[in-house]
Amino acid sequence: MHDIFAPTAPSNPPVIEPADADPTEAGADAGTPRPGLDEASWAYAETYRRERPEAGRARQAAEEMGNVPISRGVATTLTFLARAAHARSVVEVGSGTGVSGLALFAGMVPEGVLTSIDADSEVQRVARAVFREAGVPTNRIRLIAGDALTVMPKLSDAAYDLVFIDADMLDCGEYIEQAQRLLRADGVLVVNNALWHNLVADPANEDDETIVIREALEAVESLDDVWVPALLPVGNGLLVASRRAS
Ligand SMILES: C[S@@+](CC[C@H](N)C(=O)[O-])C[C@H]1O[C@@H](n2cnc3c(N)ncnc32)[C@H](O)[C@@H]1O
Repeated sequence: MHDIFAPTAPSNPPVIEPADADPTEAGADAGTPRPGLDEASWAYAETYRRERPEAGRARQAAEEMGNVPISRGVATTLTFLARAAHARSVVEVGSGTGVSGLALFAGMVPEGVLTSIDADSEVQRVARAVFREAGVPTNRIRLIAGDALTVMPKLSDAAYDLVFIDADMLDCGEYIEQAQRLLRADGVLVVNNALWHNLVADPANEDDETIVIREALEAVESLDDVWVPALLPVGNGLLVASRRAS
């Protein structure tokens, strides 16, 4: 059956003026707001929701250990997505000190279980303490210390409602392939750092991470029968995608 929602190449793609274009220039509609947000709006959105004190302590520990946690805007978005997906089973790649884990627990159903993988058992020890301090029961926490590409293939097919990826971006293509297998129909993929310090959108940049992320974004966008994706300018860029039924 023809899928009327499947994206088709627009014959006349909309022309969007760059954010720094002068709206008073000839051709621009007088009185039409500029597309795009400025720094102040972006910062306002990032800090829109207050964080719990445990998250602040997890951030402090991350800083002391040289670990980079998700931004506040990403935390808010993760909680929202876990809530909207009624997430009961979640896989996280990159536990860190638990900032993202707290955000996921805040949105998951009360009995939901987080399986969180990190190659660094020291940061996971901090994450475990952070979750305990936040009152998360131990039977909701499954922390696995190890390399993600060794651990993920051992997890069950189509058993998870949400997969969050926040680890080595050079492997993000492989993580996304694993997520495709792990997610149930209508499950949600979330990839942090998807705009990688503004470098993904810079056509002149050809760093290894940038190229790998661009290829991963293109692969997800092109798999119409698998993903319904969106690229959100939150934090350092957040790729979100809903998994279609196979
Ligand atoms: C950006 S930090 C995660 C921060 C965490 N999500 C948070 O918000 O608190 C990335 C983490 O990925 C872990 N990592 C990097 N490469 C990995 C791999 N191949 N397998 C598992 N973990 C990995 C690092 O040890 C690090 O703790």
